[in-house]
Amino acid sequence: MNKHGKLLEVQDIQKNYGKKNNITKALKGVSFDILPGEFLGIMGPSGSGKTTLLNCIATIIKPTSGRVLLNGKNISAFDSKDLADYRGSRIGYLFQDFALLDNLTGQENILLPLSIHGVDFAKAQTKLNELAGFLEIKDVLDKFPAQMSGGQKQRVAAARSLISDPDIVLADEPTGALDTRSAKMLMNKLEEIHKNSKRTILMVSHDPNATSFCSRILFIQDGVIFHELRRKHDESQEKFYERILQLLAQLGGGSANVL
Ligand SMILES: Nc1ncnc2c1ncn2[C@@H]1O[C@H](COP(=O)(O)OP(=O)(O)OP(=O)(O)O)[C@@H](O)[C@H]1O
Repeated sequence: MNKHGKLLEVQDIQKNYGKKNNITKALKGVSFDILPGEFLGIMGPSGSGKTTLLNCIATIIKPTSGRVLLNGKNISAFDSKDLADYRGSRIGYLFQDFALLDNLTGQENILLPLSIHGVDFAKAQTKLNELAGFLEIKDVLDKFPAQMSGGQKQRVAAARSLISDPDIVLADEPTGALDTRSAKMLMNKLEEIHKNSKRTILMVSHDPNATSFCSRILFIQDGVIFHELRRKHDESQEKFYERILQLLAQLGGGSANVL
């Protein structure tokens, strides 16, 4: 954490895709901070820039301009060693389509980030057992992804994103490919991880059901953040969900117009 107490600082990020005559301005100057232990949601309609933003933070793509700081350090200025550490241990990534390797078992998929970056395996095994118990995936650790349900796959992917004890988990529409029941279970687990382990999570989603589990939500449209909603202390997920729907109705005469 830096001296201002911020874990992540996104400063005036712009991202253009394409060239001269065919430029898409996906992000038009996005700025926000994340405090340690926050569960921040970013909501916006399809094409609003959510994945682009997450990918800039994950260093999957480079912003056209602007900076991202983690613990006060500019991630764009990292050398290759710092960058490998950042990608391998400081951030965990949870994708909509799970991104599990088909020919590896659940356990092998979860431990993969560690085998790439080198770790103490006794410690890793303890952590694996803890996560598998908590995420209710013990019985699929020896199965391959094709033998798992969607919900199980995503909870295996969640374990993989947490195994290296990252400073922040980045989640891109993690419930997008799940049925309602599995989506709710995953979100309950993420909320518990946030509350009990004080884990910082940044999740993008267009789904109010998913973002109602967050502690704060930023709303993005056409590459610009235009609104913020904070969950009140002790406000239930159900109440927060109602407030999100009310806001969406005020903003656009119904969620269909905004999201
Ligand atoms: N590689 C690319 N090349 C050109 N344009 C792109 C590229 N990736 C995204 N875009 C464009 O940038 C804009 C933002 O896309 P982005 O994927 O970030 O939106 P999103 O909010 O995540 O959408 P969705 O919810 O549909 O995933 C869109 O207009 C999209 O068409």
